[in-house]
Amino acid sequence: MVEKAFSSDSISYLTQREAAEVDEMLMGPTLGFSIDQLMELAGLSVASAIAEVYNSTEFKRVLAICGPGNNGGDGLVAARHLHHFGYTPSICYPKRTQKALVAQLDSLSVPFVEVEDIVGSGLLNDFDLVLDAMFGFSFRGAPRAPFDELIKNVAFLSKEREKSDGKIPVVVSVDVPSGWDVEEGDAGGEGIKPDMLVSLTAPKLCAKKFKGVHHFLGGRFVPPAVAGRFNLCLPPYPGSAMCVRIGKVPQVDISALRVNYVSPELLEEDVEADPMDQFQKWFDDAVAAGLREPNAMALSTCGKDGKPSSRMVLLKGVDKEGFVWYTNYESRKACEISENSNSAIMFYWDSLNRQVRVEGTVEKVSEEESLHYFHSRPRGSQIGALVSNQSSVVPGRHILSQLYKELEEKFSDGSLIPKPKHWGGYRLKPKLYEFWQGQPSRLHDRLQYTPEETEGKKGWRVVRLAP
Ligand SMILES: NC(=O)C1=CN([C@@H]2O[C@H](COP(=O)(O)OP(=O)(O)OC[C@H]3O[C@@H](n4cnc5c(N)ncnc54)[C@H](OP(=O)(O)O)[C@@H]3O)[C@@H](O)[C@H]2O)[C@@H](O)CC1
Ligand SMILES: Cc1cc2nc3c(=O)[nH]c(=O)nc-3n(C[C@H](O)[C@H](O)[C@H](O)COP(=O)(O)O)c2cc1C
Ligand SMILES: Cc1ncc(COP(=O)(O)O)c(C=O)c1O
Ligand SMILES: [K+]
Repeated sequence: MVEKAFSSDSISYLTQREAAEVDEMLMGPTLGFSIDQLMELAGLSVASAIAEVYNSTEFKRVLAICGPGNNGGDGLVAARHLHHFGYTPSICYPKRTQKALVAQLDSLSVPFVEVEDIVGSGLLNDFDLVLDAMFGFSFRGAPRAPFDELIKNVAFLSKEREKSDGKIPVVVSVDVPSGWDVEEGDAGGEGIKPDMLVSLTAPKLCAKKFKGVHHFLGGRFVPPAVAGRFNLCLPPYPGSAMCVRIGKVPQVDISALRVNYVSPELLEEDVEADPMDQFQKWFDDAVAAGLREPNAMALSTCGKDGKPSSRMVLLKGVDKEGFVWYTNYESRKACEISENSNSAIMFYWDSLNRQVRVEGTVEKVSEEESLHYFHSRPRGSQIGALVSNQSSVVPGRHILSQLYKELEEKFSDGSLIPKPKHWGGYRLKPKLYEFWQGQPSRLHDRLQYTPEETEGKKGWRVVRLAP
């Protein structure tokens, strides 16, 4: 079920005093949280929120500037998790109170940099993301050295961003933008203007003045006793997430959405002679990369009217003969295939910057093959296939639900659900393959395979296509 959007107007905000009281209650005798526990979860939330918005390819070089208190501790923990997530963090930690966290980062060879190294252009040129973990809810008055300079330098980044289109590191603040009054916000208007704020436990009053694009909540450890006592109204965390977005989803300029692909080169001498072996290799990579549905592919068909149509289907088998998927033999795609067997399938493996195109002719698989696969499916999906006259018009969802219920009842004894005659598999026999690997500046690698016969021996010719 899709959860109702949480209205950002109903979120509660904490005063500085309440924030400290929440802290005391969490760590008091009844709940007994240790600061290490809370800090670990807070830091993990921050790292998760960053990973949700800023990917580790484009925003690899992270600088965590950590203050002397627990906000700084959150920054150190977040940096450690970011390291494990594939980022390359560096740390600026002028007052090193958290010895264990420092040792853990040392053990991962995460470098510590001096204040002098990052004031000035260092901050601008050497990093993609600056994590502001200098001060949290216990900050008061004017920042003392060396944090005064550090805050000025981070604030400078926001000013630069307003002026230029160039690559300026993004700024992510932990709990409270450092130097801001915890309740009033950026009083003088000259402070840090973070692009992202990760409020912990519950947002502090100053978060109302946050103007950046990404506001997240982290610290998924607030028990009902704390929420009740402080009247906390907070959005639910989805699934097993460590963070949740608060406030509006940012409006994006679609025309400006682009990723600069960075990948290992795909060279003629590195690919398999048989494109099916190459496909298998890339498919294994897609599985290893943890993609959710590496077998999802776009299938394009074109009937005799010459008007192509596309839809996603799931690859359910692949061998020397071709690519197999299952569907309804009376669907639109089936009609088009019956009129014209020339079809194309396409895989896009987002996080690998890879696309595979395959073109060929389509045939039905044997009835035995379809039967065998049909009965391997969950019983619910088998009933689903009986219910759905795929691609026909249905007066309303209730019709499907009603029929499903009836059939569920009918087969509740566990008896065999007969495969409908009109349900089965197709196999695309490839005549052309193209393997595409995204590269910087749109100079991608494209290797195309077409069949060729040399001295009576069947093989494949590989050519490189211009990107
Ligand atoms: N549920 C929770 O509550 C959780 C809270 N968590 C995190 O803890 C954060 C709060 O941590 P915190 O209380 O240690 O305070 P924090 O803001 O890091 O700074 C204190 C240090 O700053 C110093 N300092 C102060 N003013 C200064 C100034 N003007 N100029 C210079 N220095 C100044 C001050 O020095 P002092 O004044 O004491 O000499 C002290 O050393 C909170 O925001 C969240 O991130 C999570 O980890 C877990 C769950
Ligand atoms: C990820 C994904 C996988 C799908 N897999 C299949 C599939 O394997 N078989 C199928 O019949 N429909 C599948 N569908 C539904 C089809 O995209 C499509 O809606 C349906 O087959 C009807 O298409 P048609 O009217 O062009 O025949 C899938 C949809 C998605 C989004
Ligand atoms: C209508 C339909 N049929 C068949 C499939 C194939 O998947 P499976 O056989 O795993 O149920 C899908 C997958 O989304 C589908 O939506
Ligand atoms: K901060």
